[in-house]
Amino acid sequence: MISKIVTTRLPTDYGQFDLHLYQDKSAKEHLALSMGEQDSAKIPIVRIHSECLTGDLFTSRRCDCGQQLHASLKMISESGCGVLIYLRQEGRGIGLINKLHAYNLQDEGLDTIEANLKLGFESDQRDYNIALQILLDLQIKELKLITNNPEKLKQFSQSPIKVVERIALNLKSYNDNIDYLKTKRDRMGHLLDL
Ligand SMILES: Nc1nc2c(ncn2[C@@H]2O[C@H](COP(=O)(O)OP(=O)(O)OP(=O)(O)O)[C@@H](O)[C@H]2O)c(=O)[nH]1
Ligand SMILES: [Zn+2]
Repeated sequence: MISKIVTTRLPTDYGQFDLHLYQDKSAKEHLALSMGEQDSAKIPIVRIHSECLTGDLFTSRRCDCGQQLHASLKMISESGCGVLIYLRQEGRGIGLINKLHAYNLQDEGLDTIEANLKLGFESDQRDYNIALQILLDLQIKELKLITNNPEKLKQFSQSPIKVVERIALNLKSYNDNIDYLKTKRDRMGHLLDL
């Protein structure tokens, strides 16, 4: 279960959002930035973004998270109707400390999945149920989802919320993240054109 704690106005470089803060049952804080009337005829664009401190804040080139975050906010703002859900599931749910240990293992030659397994975790420990609950709380029943991740689409197929369209995110790759992106495509089934 999640609880909505507070909603406030948030002007940003991408326009004005309503910022909603939710807490899950372990008091972890998750956020939703929404724009536009959710009861209008327009189908909202939704991004479910998982926290990546290194990518979202420090422009890390080990991954594509920061680029995805900004591209998604831009798309939502251009459409005028949508939500970015920011799930505090750093490092695919293993937390920041473990993600940084995983980076060191990757520098020794392991890929992102092997590094997670070596540390005793699953390849992806995220729970998208929280995002589904937030969308229901925001009265969203139909949406266009920004993702390349088939697992996210699968979660919706078992929920009352309908994904009417997938919006692909194909961003610039770098020498530093090309192997990471190839692992996502080849081992995690991500729908990526590289
Ligand atoms: N454990 C681990 N987590 C990582 C690594 N690189 C990025 N992450 C985390 O992965 C999450 C982002 O997931 P991705 O698999 O990149 O993308 P996605 O959200 O599943 O899929 P898209 O919707 O297509 O972006 C964030 O929580 C990052 O912190 C890594 O090497 N190891
Ligand atoms: Zn990242």
